[in-house]
Amino acid sequence: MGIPIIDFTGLDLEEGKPLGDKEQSLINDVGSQIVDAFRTVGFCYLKNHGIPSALIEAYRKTSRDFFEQPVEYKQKYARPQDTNFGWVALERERLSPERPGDYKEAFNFNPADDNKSWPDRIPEFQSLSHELFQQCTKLSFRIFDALSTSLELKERSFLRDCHKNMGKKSNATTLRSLFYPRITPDSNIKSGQVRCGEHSDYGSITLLFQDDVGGLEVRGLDGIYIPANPLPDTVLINIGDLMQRWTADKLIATKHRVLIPEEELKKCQCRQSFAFFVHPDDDCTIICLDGSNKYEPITSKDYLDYRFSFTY
Ligand SMILES: O=C(O)CCC(=O)C(=O)O
Ligand SMILES: [Fe+2]
Repeated sequence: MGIPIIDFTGLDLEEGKPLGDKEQSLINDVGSQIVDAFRTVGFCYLKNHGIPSALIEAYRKTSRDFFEQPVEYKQKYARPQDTNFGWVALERERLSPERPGDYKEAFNFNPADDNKSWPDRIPEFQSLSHELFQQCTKLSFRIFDALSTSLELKERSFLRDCHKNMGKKSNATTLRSLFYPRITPDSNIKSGQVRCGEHSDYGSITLLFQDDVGGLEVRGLDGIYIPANPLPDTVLINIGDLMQRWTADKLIATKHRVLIPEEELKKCQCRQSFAFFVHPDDDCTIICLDGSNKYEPITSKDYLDYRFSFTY
């Protein structure tokens, strides 16, 4: 089964406003398409998602200007362990414990941690990061409204309300710009090393914006990885482990990865993507939504701390 493309046109329903019949049937329909995707392949593409492509392109270009700076410069903006702001060096993370460090760099951003200095050579980085964070927050809320509806939660705003502090100190949601350098003979790729090791995401949902280089693969139910090819003007969405736990395994946090390309032509291209990792508010208690108590209640913060302890 491939990854479905879901049209999000018309799904910008005002918070708290009672829905007319037409709106209700639209949100039911789109919500059930999303839930079907998350029960099976675990990923879907959203088109007509409303985030301006000019913003996405500007953020991509600006991030790239940063990543192309010398290592000594980027080092000045390295992310301290206890914040969600700054540069993550090549091979610093290993998303699959069986592999060497990922051949990637990243820059993390959470508006609540914006009290550090920004790279002075990259003038628009700060304002574009804020703007994209805000746009992704808005889209996430719209996705949550459709999900809450389709999962038949008490209120349409149920999931939205659990994420009300996105962008504030008490919520771990992060915008992350990823950069996968070109591979040359000097890269000294280690045995088993990849751009991004097999993993599932940690939080509730992830929005992923790819460039046109490709390379992302998603594990199907049969265990075979299939390409999640870049489609223009779409955003890929998937769920993380916390949402799988919350839904008592009704929705699946699918494993995915980015290998080193085999063709020489692809190897010499760098790749960029950005991920918006959405987490519930720190103090939100994750109790199985179906009342099954399949998993013990845990706060969002405790769950994330536990998951992160394996990555670094
Ligand atoms: O770069 C990509 O396409 C995927 C990145 C990813 O899955 C992650 O960072 O969690
Ligand atoms: Fe991921």
